[in-house]
Order: sequence, then C-alpha cells, then structure tokens
Amino acid sequence: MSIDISGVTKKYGDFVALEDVNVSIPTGQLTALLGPSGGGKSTLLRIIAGLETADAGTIKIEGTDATKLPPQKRNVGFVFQHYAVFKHMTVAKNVAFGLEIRKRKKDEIAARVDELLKLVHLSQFSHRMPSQLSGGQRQRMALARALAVEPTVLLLDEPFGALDAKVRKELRDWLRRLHDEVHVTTVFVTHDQEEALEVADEIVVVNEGRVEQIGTPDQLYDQPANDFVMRFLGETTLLDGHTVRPHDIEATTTPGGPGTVAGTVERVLRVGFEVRVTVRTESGDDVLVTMTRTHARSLGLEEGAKVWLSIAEGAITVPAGGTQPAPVAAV
Ligand SMILES: Nc1ncnc2c1ncn2[C@@H]1O[C@H](COP(=O)(O)OP(=O)(O)OP(=O)(O)O)[C@@H](O)[C@H]1O
Repeated sequence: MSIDISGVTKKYGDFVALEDVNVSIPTGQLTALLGPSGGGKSTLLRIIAGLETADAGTIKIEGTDATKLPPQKRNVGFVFQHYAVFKHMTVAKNVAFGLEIRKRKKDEIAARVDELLKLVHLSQFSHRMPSQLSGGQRQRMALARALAVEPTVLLLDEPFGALDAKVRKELRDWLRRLHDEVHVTTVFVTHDQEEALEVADEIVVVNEGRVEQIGTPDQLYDQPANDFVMRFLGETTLLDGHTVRPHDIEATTTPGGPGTVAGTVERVLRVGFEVRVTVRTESGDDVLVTMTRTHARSLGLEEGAKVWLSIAEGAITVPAGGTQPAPVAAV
C-alpha cells in the first residue's frame, strides 16, 4: 500500500470535519476522493500532504509513518485549483524550480525539464511566460512542475475545477493517459461524479467527514453501499420505498400484476435520444422513468395515460434513506 490512512479525525473547534477515516490507497493507482462540497475531501488531502495535522490517527506513505513529518519531507507533489505559478519565470524555469532548489546539476535539470515538457505537450511553449498560456496549459505546466522532483505521491485538489467544461474534459482524458505513462500514485479531489467515474481506478466517497464507500467505478455504480452513494453516482428516483435508477423502471399500459404501482403520466419530455416520463402514482408520488424514443413510441405514452410501473429484473435498488446494502430486487 502506498498511502495508509488510519483512524484519522480532524475537528475545527466543535465541528467534526473528518471522523475516524480509514483508507488504503494502493501504489501506482489513480484514486479519486469524491463527495459533495464541504464533505471533507480537501481536508483529507491536506492531511496526506502534511499541510494540516490530524487530531487523531496516522498517515503512512510507502510504509513510513508520515504523521508528524513536515510537507517537504513527505515527497509529495501537489497541484491546486488555483495554482500559484511564478509569474516572472518562463514555463521551463517554473518546471525547473524544484530541481534548482535541490541543487541538481545544470545538465541534469535541462534534460529532466525537456522530458517533462514533452510529457505534458508543452515543449514548444518552454520560453513563454505563464500569462501567455491558456488555463489548461497552465494546469499542465503545474503538473509538470509537481512531477519534476519525482514525488512518491501526487496530490491534486480539483486541478481542473476553474476551467470550462470542454477544457476540463480534455484534461481529464489527458490525465488518465499521463497516469498510464508515469504510474505515480495519484490522489485527486473532485465533486464531479462523471470525472471520478471516467478517470479513477478507485473512488473513495467522502461525505460529512466519513467514508461512505471505497471501490472501483463499476463496484460503486453496480453495488452502491447505501442510498447516498447510489444517489451521488447518477440519477435516481423513488418507487415503492426503493431508490432506483429511472432507466431501471419498466412501464406497461396494461394493468400489471401484484407488485406493480399504478399511476398517470404527468409529463413527457424528449431530451436527445431519451424520453423522460414523470408518472404520478395513486399515492401522489412523482416517479421518473426514462426510456428510448422507440420504446416510448411503441407504448404510445402521452400525458394523462394510465401506466403500471415495476422495477426491472436485476436492477440495483437501495431502501430509500437507508444505509444497508440492498439485495438485488427480485421482481
Ligand atoms: N480552517 C478551517 N477552519 C474551520 N473549518 C474548516 C476549515 N477548513 C475546512 N473547514 C470545514 O471543514 C469542512 C470540510 O471542508 P473541506 O474543504 O475538506 O471540504 P471539501 O469536501 O473539500 O469541499 P469542497 O469541495 O467545497 O472543497 C467544511 O465544512 C469546511 O467549512
């Protein structure tokens, strides 16, 4: 294990930001800390970096107890959302900085900077000033700078958070490819579930200072530990006391058997390839059902139509508001 977080608790006055957090992050993986704003992700990352101290618990990095080590002794590299670049230095100088203060030889530094700028596709910009780069290019420079000193662990706090959606998406793909090349153990914070699902090998879901679940993107999506994880990782709706994904609800226009829920179509919305149907049940709850356009057409669904809803066989469900893993719904 590369990073072992054991029993970490952090309080700010009376406020508990992290409570008894236990996470093991394997060497060489790309791990996302995912959760809603204020859940404690950045606090955990800052504790790993040594920028914040835990009130209880230990942090081990590559087997060494780092709990009391200052940040510069932990051999971690970090990149933040608004990275403090040296505005008066060229791109190449910014990347070289960490190596220069470590008094590495000139030719060694030049070779390493060359290699890193190639890696982040900025070779042609080495003589530019940071102000002459786009936001995405600046973040790539920041990553090259963090990687320069060959950290054991790379920590990224919403590194693409300030960029527009298109650049974010490009950088996200790029980070995945970069990681496949260099394999440095990387932990990144995000509140964007799509970003985590697309990029990470493993996701740690952090909410209200606690770890809700740890797993691969598939494990989290297919076997959510609880209602919170299920809702956080994709669209859900409620049917008959269960949290379920809207595409996992089947609708029929002929009366269904026992276990089906009768309702009336309130609204039909066509969005791209899918149709989003809101059904009001007899008990007055609104249930969202999504289906393909072809399927909706074949059912002839329109506002005011009577429908019967059931949960598709094999669908993942979680008791609404509950915290226990649910068995796969047997319908
Ligand atoms: N220095 C501090 N003093 C007091 N409270 C703090 C301090 N730093 C963080 N907090 C509180 O701890 C909680 C967790 O903060 P943290 O920044 O770790 O959340 P986060 O999950 O990273 O959220 P975001 O995605 O918004 O950055 C928040 O409620 C925050 O207000």
